[in-house]
Amino acid sequence: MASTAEGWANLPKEHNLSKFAADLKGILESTGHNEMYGVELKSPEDGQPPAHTTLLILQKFLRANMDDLPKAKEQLTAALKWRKEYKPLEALNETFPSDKFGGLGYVTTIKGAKETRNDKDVATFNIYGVAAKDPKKVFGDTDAFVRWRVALMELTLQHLHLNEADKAIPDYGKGADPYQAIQIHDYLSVSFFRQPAEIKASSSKIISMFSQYYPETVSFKYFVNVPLVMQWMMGTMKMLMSKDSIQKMTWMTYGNQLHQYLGDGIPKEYGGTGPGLRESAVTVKYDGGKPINEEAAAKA
Ligand code: HEM
Repeated sequence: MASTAEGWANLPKEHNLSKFAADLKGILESTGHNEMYGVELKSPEDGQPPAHTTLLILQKFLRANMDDLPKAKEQLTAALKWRKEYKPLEALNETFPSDKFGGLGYVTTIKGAKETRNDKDVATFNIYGVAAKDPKKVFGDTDAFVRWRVALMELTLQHLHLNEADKAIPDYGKGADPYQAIQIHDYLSVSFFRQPAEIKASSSKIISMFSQYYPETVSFKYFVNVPLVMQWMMGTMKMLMSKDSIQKMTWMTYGNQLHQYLGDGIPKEYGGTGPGLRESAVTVKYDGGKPINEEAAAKA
């Protein structure tokens, strides 16, 4: 299915995306919430074509459910209810403690990613290796970690400019859906043989929440600095993930292998020639305290 404004201009009425848009009114009324990733969902006026920005969001829910309309509607309803209650956008204005989450995540833009075939991509780096020394501190309070992770995700989505999708097809863009981000997990300095309980709890919570509430928002996922002795974890993680998601995952033993996938503009520690994340990327708001592992954060 084309995801361009042009491609959607003549969307047939019997297409599932048109039907989804036509049913949106009821969904918005029943949930009492009409915002998704900062985009105002609008049900089409009589006879008018649905807004491109709305279709873009609906398409994500349809795709995640393999074009099964009733399931897509159910998922959208649940996601809207969650947003109404959890208020994820507000997390962007909250201040997070540096000594717990400082240096743990960044959002940036990269050029030349091989797999997306886009000119530009938004990329989120999760430097989870930073937390390996003291996983209890970072992951011990699952709710606090989830709030921080949601803030980073909302920041990522803001950088995709979903709201402006109707104005022009941006230069992010030849792939099937340019409105997705790349995700990188950096596990530098991780060396344990068993997965601590708090990491397990937080990671499975995020995996399940994000597949429910943020469908089709991430394109490719890269796991770097995964020591050989830790690669067994991929097996346990795969059990929590969809087949489609697994197909878009790549993992590697060394950080400097990443430039083979994401181009030379990425930081040196990933094999590129670009500036470090601390200088070039953005992140959520912190209280200015000492980061959890200053040494590791400084390398980023
Ligand atoms: C210190 C060790 C680790 C920590 C703290 C950690 C943390 C996390 C967290 C919090 C998530 C939730 C998803 C997210 O935040 O985006 C996650 C997901 C995941 N992790 Fe790890 N992890 C660790 C080690 C590993 C290792 C060694 C592997 C194996 C390569 C691995 C593979 C994965 C996979 C495949 C996912 C699912 C990603 C997704 O669906 O988005 N993790 N991890």
